[in-house]
Amino acid sequence: MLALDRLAFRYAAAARPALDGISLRAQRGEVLGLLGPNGAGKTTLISLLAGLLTVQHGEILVDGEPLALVRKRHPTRIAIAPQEYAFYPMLTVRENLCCFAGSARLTGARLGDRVRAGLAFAQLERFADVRAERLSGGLKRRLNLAIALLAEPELVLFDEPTVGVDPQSRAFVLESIRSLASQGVAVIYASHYMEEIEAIAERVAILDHGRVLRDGTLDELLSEGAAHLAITLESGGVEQARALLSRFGELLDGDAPLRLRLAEAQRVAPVFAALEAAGLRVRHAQFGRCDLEQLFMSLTHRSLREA
Ligand SMILES: Nc1ncnc2c1ncn2[C@@H]1O[C@H](COP(=O)(O)OP(=O)(O)OP(=O)(O)O)[C@@H](O)[C@H]1O
Repeated sequence: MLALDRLAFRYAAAARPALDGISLRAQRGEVLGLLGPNGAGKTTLISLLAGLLTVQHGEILVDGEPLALVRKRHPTRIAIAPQEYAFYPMLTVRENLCCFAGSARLTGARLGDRVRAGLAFAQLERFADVRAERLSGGLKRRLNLAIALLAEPELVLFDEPTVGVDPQSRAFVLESIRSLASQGVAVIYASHYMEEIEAIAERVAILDHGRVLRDGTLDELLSEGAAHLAITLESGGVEQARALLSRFGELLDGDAPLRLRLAEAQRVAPVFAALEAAGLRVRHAQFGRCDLEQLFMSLTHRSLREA
């Protein structure tokens, strides 16, 4: 449905581009997760898709047509649930929904239907007559979500929608977004929480410094790092162990534990045999499929949280 080709963007007076040649695809019925640390370019990308920034280089196509044209013809086909709260604090939940439904050109019975559907979808019925400023962080997020969905968009953009949300509302927001995709909507979900991306995205693009480091299905990305071994030694011998381990794959940064990405088809048993033969005793070892955090670390040598 959505195709981004060689998208680049530089803010005025910025030393380097915020986006630097992004090419990606998003499909209906699928959640595309944009995973990257702060400053990776997620908000810039979402803002370009939402029409809040103007494309400088490259192109964005929706079903083969330029995004600007699609937005002009059908302004409500693409919706955004932004990072910040996007409603009027002094208005009640229902008044906010009616107001935004009106600005999405909904009228009459359809407006009423969509406001009711929004309240139900976000489970906000009980709070319909509460002023938005009095809602908890989680309920405010749900209102953001309900507003974004009023005009039944085909593509919904989420930018860190769970920041400042309690765990229960977080689970609710994630579940709601997944259910949107299963109804056939295309979803783009930007976050620096790899747990969320792993929980809801079918496809993932890992972003850093305005570039896509990897993209693919979640399974493809996770299996990429399948052979990941972390070893803590009993005592000493770290330099000797580093030299030995590097024969079996790529050693990542850090000594405790020593982390090794095994070379393709390299089995793990010979690694332990070699350590034992060298008299190096292992206190703790962890081996298995890596998560997105480990994949990010192996690509950038930084942690998603610290980056
Ligand atoms: N208005 C702006 N003017 C200049 N530079 C900006 C502006 N907004 C963002 N940037 C820079 O562009 C780069 C990408 O920022 P962006 O906000 O898109 O990243 P992000 O992945 O969404 O991170 P965050 O979650 O912190 O918003 C960063 O280097 C940031 O400092």
